[in-house]
This record gives sequence, C-alpha cells and structure tokens, in this order.
Amino acid sequence: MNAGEILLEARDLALQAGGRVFCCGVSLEVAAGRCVVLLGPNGSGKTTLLHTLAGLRAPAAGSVSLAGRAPQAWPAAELARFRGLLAQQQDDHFPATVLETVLVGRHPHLGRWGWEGAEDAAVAREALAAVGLTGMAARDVLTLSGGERQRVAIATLLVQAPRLLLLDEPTNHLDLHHQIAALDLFRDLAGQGRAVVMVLHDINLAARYADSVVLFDGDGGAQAGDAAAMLDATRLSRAFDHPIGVVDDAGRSIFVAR
Ligand SMILES: Nc1ncnc2c1ncn2[C@@H]1O[C@H](COP(=O)(O)OP(=O)(O)OP(=O)(O)O)[C@@H](O)[C@H]1O
Repeated sequence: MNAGEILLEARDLALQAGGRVFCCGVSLEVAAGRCVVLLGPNGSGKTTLLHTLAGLRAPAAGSVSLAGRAPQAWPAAELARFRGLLAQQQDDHFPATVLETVLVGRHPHLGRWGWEGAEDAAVAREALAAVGLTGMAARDVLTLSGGERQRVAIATLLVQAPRLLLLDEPTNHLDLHHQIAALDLFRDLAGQGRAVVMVLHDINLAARYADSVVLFDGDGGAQAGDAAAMLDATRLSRAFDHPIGVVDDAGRSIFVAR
C-alpha cells in the first residue's frame, strides 16, 4: 500500500436528496494515510456526501473518483474490497450469531461458491478481539446492547478490510473508552496505508483525529480544508448556530459550547 496514493477524489460536487440540490462546489482529495472528518449540524448533508463518495448515490453535479476510477466503473466485488461503509445505524431483522454477522463482511473476499472457511472465521475472531468482543461470537445479535452492536458493525468492516473506510458516526452508542479505542483503531489503519472519511458530531474528537475537515454550514453550503483552519471557533459557531469558545489544555485547543 503506497502512502500518499490518492484513494478518493471528488471534484466540484453538488449533492442531491429529496429533490433538493445542496453543498455545491465541494472538492476533496484523500490520500492514503489521511483521516478526513465530515462535521456539521443535523440534516446538513454529511450522510448524503458519504454515500455519494461511496458511489451509492449520484451527485447532482461534479465527479467522484476512487483510485482514479468512477465508482460505476468498478466491478461490485472489487469495489467492496476497495471501499467499505459503516452505516449510521444497524438494523437486524432476524436472529444471527455475532460471528455470522461479522462474516458477512468477508463476502467480497470469498471464492466462487461463497463459502466461508476456517481462515475467514479466524479473521472474524481477530476482528472481534480488536473491538473488545472476544467471547461474544456465539451471542445472538438481537440480544446485544447498542454499543456492543456498534462494535460488531466495526468488526464487520474490519474483516471486509477496505482501503477506503467511509464511516457514518462510528462513535454512535459507544462510551468514552470505546470511542477513543475505535478512533485510535481507524487512525492506525490510516497509518497502515488506508484512508478514513468519517462523520463525527464531537468537535473535540474531530480536532483530535482529523487531518482535514469538511464543514457543513447548515445553510446548504460546505467547505473543505485543513483541520487547523476549519476548526476555528468563529467558523464553528456560525455552522452550528451556537456560540462555541476555545480553551487551552496543555497546548491543545478544547472547544466548549457557551
Ligand atoms: N430520501 C430523501 N428524501 C427527502 N429528503 C432527504 C432524503 N435523504 C436525505 N434527505 C434530506 O437531505 C438532507 C441531508 O440529509 P443527511 O442525512 O445527509 O444529513 P446529515 O448531515 O447526515 O444529518 P444528521 O446529522 O442528522 O445525521 C436532510 O434535510 C434530509 O432530510
């Protein structure tokens, strides 16, 4: 995996949802090793952008390119090995064990007949250990707590092993310890030549993990830039329509709601 290789490029995007066009002119380049955070108020377009970048919905204008190719130009299984999406919420309609659920993430890697082998089960158990769920493999997913279910979803993405991780609120339902553990894990994956684009609601977590930020303004606009420039109290106050101050904690900026 080449550090610095461009895994995702979006040019002059405009998003569309529900007959509305918004966030016009967003451009973004994501190199291997980088972590991008999408930040902004509810309903401002973060999920719509993430799904557009994943190739799951068409932009109203502009282009998305994944490692130099439009998403539609990728064969489905190859695309699923290249980019993975952690959805904002996990819906389970039928009983299944935790192990079976995680193994779904292996599908793009399976051979012609689609059977998982002992090696896939070992990969899944390793992923469960990475999210602190060792010993939970046999549990029914319908019996899990919200935070446990979220960690199963993260383990499912880990076994999919995409180079580009698109994460919609990965810290959903997680307590402080597991939020930091999950975000450290994603940052480590970026450090190993992958790239991460994730929606976060916590400005301080964004400041801790983002190399660059796409800030949505809630008025149909969005701007991308270096984290240091975008995470500015005045800019954030305007975007969130709430006064936000900044305090210094041993050289680190901590954002506080006034
Ligand atoms: N299928 C749809 N039909 C109508 N409106 C839609 C549809 N999908 C999204 N929208 C609207 O598009 C806008 C952007 O939605 P999106 O889910 O991208 O916001 P978000 O920034 O991720 O919000 P949140 O922080 O609440 O998760 C919202 O106003 C939403 O209601």
